Amino acid sequence: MPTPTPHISAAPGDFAEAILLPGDPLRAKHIAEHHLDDAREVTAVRNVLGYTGSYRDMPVSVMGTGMGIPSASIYSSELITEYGVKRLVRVGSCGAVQDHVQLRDVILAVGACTDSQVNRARYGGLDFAATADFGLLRTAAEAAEAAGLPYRAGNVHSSDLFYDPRAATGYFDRMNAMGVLAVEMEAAGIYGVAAENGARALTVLTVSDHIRSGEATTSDERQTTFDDMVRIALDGLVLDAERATA
Ligand SMILES: O=P(O)(O)O[C@H]1O[C@H](CO)[C@@H](O)[C@H]1O
Ligand SMILES: O=c1cc[nH]c(=O)[nH]1
Repeated sequence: MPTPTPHISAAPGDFAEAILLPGDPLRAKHIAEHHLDDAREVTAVRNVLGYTGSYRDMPVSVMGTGMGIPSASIYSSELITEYGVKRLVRVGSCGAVQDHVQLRDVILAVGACTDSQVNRARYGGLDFAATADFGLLRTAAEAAEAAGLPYRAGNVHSSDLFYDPRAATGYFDRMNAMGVLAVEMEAAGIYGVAAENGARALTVLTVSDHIRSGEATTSDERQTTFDDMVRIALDGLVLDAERATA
């Protein structure tokens, strides 16, 4: 497929090999403006904004994925196969499904369960274990510890439905019983796309609301806590790059 693609208007070379992927394109803009140096817009097809700049001298991009596995899969596939992106870190929001997980907690998604069929489609109808790249996971954890930012690490669930009628029949109770920390809508798809194309991926999440208690953060609170998640993601990518060249 030539570049630009049907969904990305950037020229070849416009993206760095490392990228942050929030669902919300305006979060991509916020990250570009507040966390990156010399960020420039490289794509805006459908208002799904993408930027490239640098962080601590490491070239890095940031782009929205939209909501849900189908949308995130289109962008992550094209970024890897057509723009040479090799390291993808989703930075998203999620709903907690464990009582001990609290609003504003940061979660490193070691693995991502899902009700989506996309990874079975890739894996001959069998159950593919959608997992984070261990190197990215480890350096994100180390970056959080170095910055004194607490985090949790474990399974999340990537759901096809946000408004889910299965809530009434134990959908979230089952996640709770199986130790799943939180629910979101993209990680399992991005992990599958990365595996399929030989790239490396991680998902870092901030708890924006609590499925069991009904609590939710305010938009101001989300902004502050999301900045902690972004710092963990960016510092982890820098540490990972340093390891690769050591
Ligand atoms: O905050 P983002 O990254 O969009 O992530 C979460 O928020 C959206 C639902 O409100 C879904 O995309 C879900 O995964
Ligand atoms: O997908 C999501 C994201 C945040 N909160 C939820 O309940 N679900």
